[in-house]
Amino acid sequence: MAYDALLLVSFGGPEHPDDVLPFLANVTRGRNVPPERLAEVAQHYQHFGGVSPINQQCRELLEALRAGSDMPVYWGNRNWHPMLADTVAQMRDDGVRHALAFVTSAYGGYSSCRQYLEDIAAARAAVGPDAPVIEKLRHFHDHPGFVEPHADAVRAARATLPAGDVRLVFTAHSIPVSMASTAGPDGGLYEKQLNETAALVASLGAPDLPWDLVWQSRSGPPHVPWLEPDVNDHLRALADKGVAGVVVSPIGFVSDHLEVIWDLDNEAADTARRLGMAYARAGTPGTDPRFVAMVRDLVRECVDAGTLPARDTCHAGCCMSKGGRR
Ligand SMILES: CC1=C(CCC(=O)O)c2cc3nc(cc4[nH]c(cc5[nH]c(cc1n2)c(C)c5CCC(=O)O)c(CCC(=O)O)c4C)C(CCC(=O)O)=C3C
Ligand SMILES: [Fe+2]
Repeated sequence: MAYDALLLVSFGGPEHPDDVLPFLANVTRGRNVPPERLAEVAQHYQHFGGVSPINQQCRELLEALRAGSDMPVYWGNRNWHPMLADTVAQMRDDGVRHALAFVTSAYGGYSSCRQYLEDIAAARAAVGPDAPVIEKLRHFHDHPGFVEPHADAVRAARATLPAGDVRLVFTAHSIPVSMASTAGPDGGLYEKQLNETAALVASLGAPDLPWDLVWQSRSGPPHVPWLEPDVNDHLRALADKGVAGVVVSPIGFVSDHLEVIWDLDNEAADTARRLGMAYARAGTPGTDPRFVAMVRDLVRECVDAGTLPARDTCHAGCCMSKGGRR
């Protein structure tokens, strides 16, 4: 069956102060997130007037994808409107039979891959037997269309720092250690892919700088272990070693959404300021033409073959552990 549509799938975010709590309820339903953490994160959103930038970033990506596409391009989110189930219903009404899905997350793992697959399956189930078939495009962590914009952003951020002992610090969303250990068919895939991306971005963007991969935006109850070190602790350790400046590159993400602008531009920047360290945050791909062209390439590869390349199909049992429940 030929592919007849592209579906952009993202996390979703609130766009009004009244959206914040229901959005957070959707994100954390069935997950083990303490109420104190939720109240804190609600404040992060309210700090920006209850508006996450992520939906607008998706609209811009959607526009860019539509501009060069000969198939219809739809957009649905996991946690906030436009909700996936509504979009999949619209696709069915429009006669779509077999769509490809581009998910705004580059890596393997439960939160970054499997949960999107589950949400697509749930949306299809809600729509019923005539819902289109939807196949998710591959992880793109090592694709030049993702790596090169990150590398250019590292170069640009570094150029704003005074000369001196500078260090490159890559960040990604922390996840429970138990989730990390079951990522991919053999475990550890999330960290493995992030290390690959970090090495690629560093080699293109700042080959002379030492780099580290650390974690941000930890959630969950304090007694459950998550990937460490946290970026703020890492900055303190670097300052102790006499490092004068840092370039922080959030390779875990595709756009400057709320966890980037709050946890990095606000919290980590503040930590660096208090440590007397120069700080520059590198941008994310967003709607960089190379990133948009990458999505087109991934789609074309499947359209030409009439199928998803076999190596790109997720193993039925991989990334199943949701972690964080002990
Ligand atoms: C791996 C990963 C990515 C990267 C892959 C991807 O991009 O999908 C990601 C992205 C994002 N996470 C986001 C927001 C949130 N994540 C939360 C909670 C959690 N994230 C987790 C993991 C990840 N999250 C986990 C293991 C939890 C604990 C609960 C659970 O086990 O599921 C919570 C609840 C409050 C809190 O506890 O922080 C919020 C509000 C937004 C939107 C930002 C905006 O609005 O602009 C984005 C893009
Ligand atoms: Fe998250």
